[in-house]
Amino acid sequence: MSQINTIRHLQATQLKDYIELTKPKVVLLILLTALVGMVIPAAGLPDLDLLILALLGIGLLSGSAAAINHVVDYKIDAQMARTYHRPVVKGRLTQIQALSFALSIGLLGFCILWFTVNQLTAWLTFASLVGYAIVYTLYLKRATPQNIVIGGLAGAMPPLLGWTAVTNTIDPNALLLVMIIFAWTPPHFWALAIHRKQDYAKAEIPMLPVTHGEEFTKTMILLYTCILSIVCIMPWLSGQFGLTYLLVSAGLNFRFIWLAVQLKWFDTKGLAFKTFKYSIWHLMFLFILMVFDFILV
Ligand code: HEM
Ligand SMILES: CC(C)=CCC/C(C)=C/CC/C(C)=C/COP(=O)(O)OP(=O)(O)O
Repeated sequence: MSQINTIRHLQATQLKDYIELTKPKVVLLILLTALVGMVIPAAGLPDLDLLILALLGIGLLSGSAAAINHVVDYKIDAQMARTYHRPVVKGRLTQIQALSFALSIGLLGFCILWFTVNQLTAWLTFASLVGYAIVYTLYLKRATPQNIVIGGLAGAMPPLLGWTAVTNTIDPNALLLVMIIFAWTPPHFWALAIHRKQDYAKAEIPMLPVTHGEEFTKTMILLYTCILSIVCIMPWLSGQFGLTYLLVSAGLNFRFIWLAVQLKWFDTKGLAFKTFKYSIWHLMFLFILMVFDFILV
């Protein structure tokens, strides 16, 4: 009996480790932005089968990209306090296990999109996987402090992926939503990078606070929060969303800018981490707001 319990316990921990490989909270937010990208062109809930299959495909390929990142980065992860306990670093999963898992769910996700959604969405999602798991993780992350600005494009794609899943075309309105996440990524990440500067310095990863110092990074955070605010106005100018969106998104952006101003000129202990946490709520509320505004208009 106790042996059965031990086996069950081992299986449960392995399952937990496989789930951890997929960076589930990040993927959930990615799926929310993809869902919004589906709801807008469908002018409501799209066909439920299509919705489930598209989200499943995009989720599996995103999880696969995250798992590849765990394998490629395990030596870097081992050196950082935030990541040293990850399953591949600790050997709870071997590199082969993690890579096989990544390839299996990636292939499954691609097939789901290819056969049940459309080929455009399958290719674009695959390109996002390559952008994050290969271009960013394998190359940019180690090469330049602009790593997350360029690499951020992959993580910004999901609203477009949702949109193409419904329409099978690349629409300029969808590209505006991509631009929002693209402008959001630098302040999202650099706030965390300031908080974890020692980690990145120790692992010799050229993140902006390490290469150019905290002050310059704070200036860049402020600059990008301002750019983000301007980009957020564009879907209102194009007529995609109404006044509710404009006013509430301005409030969300104002708070982001205010945190960036405080970080730059009135920094206090823990403020960088607070700004990072806020970035996540900001993006979540912003995309939920888009749906509310759409229902209201
Ligand atoms: C190149 C682009 C990006 C970089 C470099 C980046 C970096 C990071 C890092 C280092 C973390 C910390 C994870 C941890 O606490 O262990 C994080 C957390 C998070 N990121 Fe990003 N991120 C990017 C894009 C995105 C995108 C596109 C989304 C969603 C649309 C996103 C959503 C999140 C969420 C929800 C968390 C919190 C995860 C948790 O608490 O477990 N990120 N990000
Ligand atoms: C198909 C598709 C849309 C793919 C892209 C999806 C994806 C998983 C984006 C994640 C962005 C992210 C968490 C980057 C951090 O990587 P990091 O290596 O800098 O962070 P770490 O140190 O926490 O591993």
